[in-house]
Amino acid sequence: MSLRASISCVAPALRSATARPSTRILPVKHRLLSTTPVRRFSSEAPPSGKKQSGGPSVPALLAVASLGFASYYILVHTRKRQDLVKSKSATADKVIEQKAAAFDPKDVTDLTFNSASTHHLALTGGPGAGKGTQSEFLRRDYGFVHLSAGDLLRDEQKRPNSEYSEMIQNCLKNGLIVPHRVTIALLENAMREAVQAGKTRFLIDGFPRKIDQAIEFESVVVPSRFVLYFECPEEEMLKRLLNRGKTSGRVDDNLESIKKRFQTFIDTSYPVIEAYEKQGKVHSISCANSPDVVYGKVKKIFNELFNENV
Ligand SMILES: Nc1ncnc2c1ncn2[C@@H]1O[C@H](COP(=O)(O)OP(=O)(O)OP(=O)(O)O)[C@@H](O)[C@H]1O
Ligand SMILES: O=c1ccn([C@@H]2O[C@H](COP(=O)(O)O)[C@@H](O)[C@H]2O)c(=O)[nH]1
Repeated sequence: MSLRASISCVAPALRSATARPSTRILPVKHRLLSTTPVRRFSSEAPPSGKKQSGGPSVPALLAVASLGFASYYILVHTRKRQDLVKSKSATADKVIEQKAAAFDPKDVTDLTFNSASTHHLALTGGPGAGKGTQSEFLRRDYGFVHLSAGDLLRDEQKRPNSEYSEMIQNCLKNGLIVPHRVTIALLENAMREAVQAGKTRFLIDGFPRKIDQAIEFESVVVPSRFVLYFECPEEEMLKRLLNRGKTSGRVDDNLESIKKRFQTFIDTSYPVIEAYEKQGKVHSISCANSPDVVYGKVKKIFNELFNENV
């Protein structure tokens, strides 16, 4: 399936997730008000013996009553809808929480890729920890296909006519996580192409970053073999990112975006590492050394894992 085809499969869900709340009731209300004839009512008693002309007529009273009823109905209905939306999202959060607690996709049968022949390793760590740098070494020495979720999103953002361009740009700038279906569709497409070319070892850099991504990817695409977590002090990552920002041209390599990315890492991405830790899949490596020293530690783990001696 092409990128567009694959992405458009997820479009309805995305569109409904990003749709603004309906404002349909507002114009109707205004129409009711503007089409009601203007009448002036007086509290004085009508002159006796004369035909009553200025007092409220039955249709006018009916119009006022129905206006009152309509306003009341709209108020109650809107409140009910708001409550429903709130309770629906609370339920969705609960479901994600429950799934996260039982996050062990052993009984998955319908994967896109065969988990026995496809090895997927996840590379995680804070922004600027050195994931991309180490991935490049691993690609060179172990024949991994290196897929960076951030790079795929940046490519999609720049793709002419991408309907997700603006949304991705906004997420990148603000360090927010792009809705998982978009990122997973991009990863899945890239993996499919590589599998067709006979590749089976995947290094997925900077993903998963949110628990919903992890659940979806593991249960639909392929489970991860293990997760390499690059630990790095925040001040070191900040220094590296600001330095990279001098030449990278990335919209998020600036102080304001970096702060937001750090916060997202703490609030949203670190819990994913904790979830994998419970499964015994995480290998942590300290990154506060030169790239070569860090790679020495990475190689030790990979040589053991793949029984190789690179
Ligand atoms: N061990 C290291 N010591 C010093 N600088 C490093 C080290 N590893 C990477 N760098 C430099 O730090 C910057 C960030 O590295 P890299 O792009 O590999 O990080 P990343 O974790 O992939 O970042 P991001 O998540 O933002 O894409 C780069 O300029 C890179 O050259
Ligand atoms: O799964 C993902 C991965 C990344 N993003 C967004 O991309 C930027 C940059 O990612 P890098 O890995 O640092 O290149 C990240 O801050 C997110 O905004 C994402 O949404 N989902």
